[in-house]
Amino acid sequence: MLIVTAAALIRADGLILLQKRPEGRDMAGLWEFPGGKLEPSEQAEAALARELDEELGVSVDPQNLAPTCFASAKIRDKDLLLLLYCCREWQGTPQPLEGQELDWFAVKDMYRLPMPPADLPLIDLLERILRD
Ligand SMILES: Nc1nc2c([nH]c(=O)n2[C@H]2C[C@H](O)[C@@H](COP(=O)(O)OP(=O)(O)OP(=O)(O)O)O2)c(=O)[nH]1
Repeated sequence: MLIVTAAALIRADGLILLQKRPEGRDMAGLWEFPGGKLEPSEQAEAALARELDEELGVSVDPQNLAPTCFASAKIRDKDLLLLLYCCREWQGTPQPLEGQELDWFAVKDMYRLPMPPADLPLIDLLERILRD
């Protein structure tokens, strides 16, 4: 089982940061939430804070990562569990440190974006959670 943590970084105006997977990688060109795989025995929030630092150069206090929703999918015969956290407080301005494209989106605009199949149910869940 592959466990992946990902973050919806939500700006003061409500827009959410996504990154485009670079060429040469699996699912290149698809927009995803920043994050990545858990290392063996790594704690989930610590892993996500590490990924956000590596990918975007932002520093996040794991206490500011709010567990929000999850999705389960099969990718290339592997079971994936994708854990999505919301985060409204971080230090630093997100930078594309891995050559990825970055942009901010309203949740309702994510329905039209090419995203990995595992993310599709998350958009609907996120929209409902942020509305309530
Ligand atoms: N970060 C992130 N990964 C996602 C999302 N949706 C989704 O299916 N994934 C998948 C893509 C990858 O198979 C896996 C995340 O792995 P990763 O980012 O640590 O690694 P990667 O495949 O980019 O690269 P590598 O380390 O395997 O070389 O989860 C998402 O919204 N965010």
